[in-house]
Amino acid sequence: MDSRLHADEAMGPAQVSTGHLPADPDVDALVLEAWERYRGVGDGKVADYIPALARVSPDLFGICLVGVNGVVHAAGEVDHPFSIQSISKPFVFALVCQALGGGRARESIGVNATGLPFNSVMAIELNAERTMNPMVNAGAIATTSLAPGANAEERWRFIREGLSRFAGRELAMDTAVYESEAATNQRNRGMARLLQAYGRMYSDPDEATDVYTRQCALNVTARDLAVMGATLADGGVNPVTHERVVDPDRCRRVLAVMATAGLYEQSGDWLYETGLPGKSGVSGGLVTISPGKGGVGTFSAPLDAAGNSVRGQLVTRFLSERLGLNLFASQAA
Ligand SMILES: NC(=O)CC[C@H](N)C(=O)O
Repeated sequence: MDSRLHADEAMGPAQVSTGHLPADPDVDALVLEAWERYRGVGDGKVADYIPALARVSPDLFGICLVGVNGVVHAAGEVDHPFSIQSISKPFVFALVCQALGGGRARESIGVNATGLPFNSVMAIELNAERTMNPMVNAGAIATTSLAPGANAEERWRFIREGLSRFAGRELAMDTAVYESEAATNQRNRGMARLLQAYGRMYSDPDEATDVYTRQCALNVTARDLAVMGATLADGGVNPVTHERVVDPDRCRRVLAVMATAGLYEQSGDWLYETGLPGKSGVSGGLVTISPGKGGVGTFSAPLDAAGNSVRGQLVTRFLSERLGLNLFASQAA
């Protein structure tokens, strides 16, 4: 983790907010201040284990905040497309919970943190329940295997259309990223087979891994992530299209698993710093949800050792602090 995340850096007055976000011009100015403050940070490394990801510029940096009122605040490259990667996980989990019921999803996948890296095989071997959480690869591939549909194409359509409803626009797959990951995802395929051996895979493991690889290659922007996050913040209604995507109860459950494991083995540090559920992806995206208030989407490709965007974490912590978003802050303070 970047040491700055632990530093006692002066960020201006921390606030405790009791209602909605402050007035719009203030938030616009704050988002711009956040972008300027962290654009020069050069720490972190662009992911290269999926070869196509290594080609992304480390300089691209976008921040977008969307309130549950649908108002957009943006700074930097918020319309630059990148593959969603692991940020698909909470949204697919939400869709699967909606389709199957949260109880069945919890029994079939689990909701405890593994405390181990996102692609850990040991997390499967060490735990009697095998999959523990939909925010890491094993649980996420199992989640994808539960998507309704008679075959892989139907399951893929369910996921692509569902994620598109969260974003409020039709999302398309980046074929180069898909092909690059499909050619190098032996580890994920191995984990899916291992889960099958333990009875924790719910459709053909190779097909489920392929649909999961496609879902990870869907292109989004920081703006899309903010809208998707705001939909979870808004109890499942997309605040831009006003379409209900999932029920409020699903949102609560999804936000709980994001809080336990959204930033993998560093989820405790993240929650300690921001007090908010978030989800990162190896392409450099990060989505954070302030329930009842809005969603923050950031994009900056350089990652820390756990695979979380360095600038994304810094800037989101700053916004959480300055907007008084921490869920654990006493409203009476
Ligand atoms: N952390 C991530 O974003 C990982 C997603 C990537 N598609 C993988 O399965 O390895």
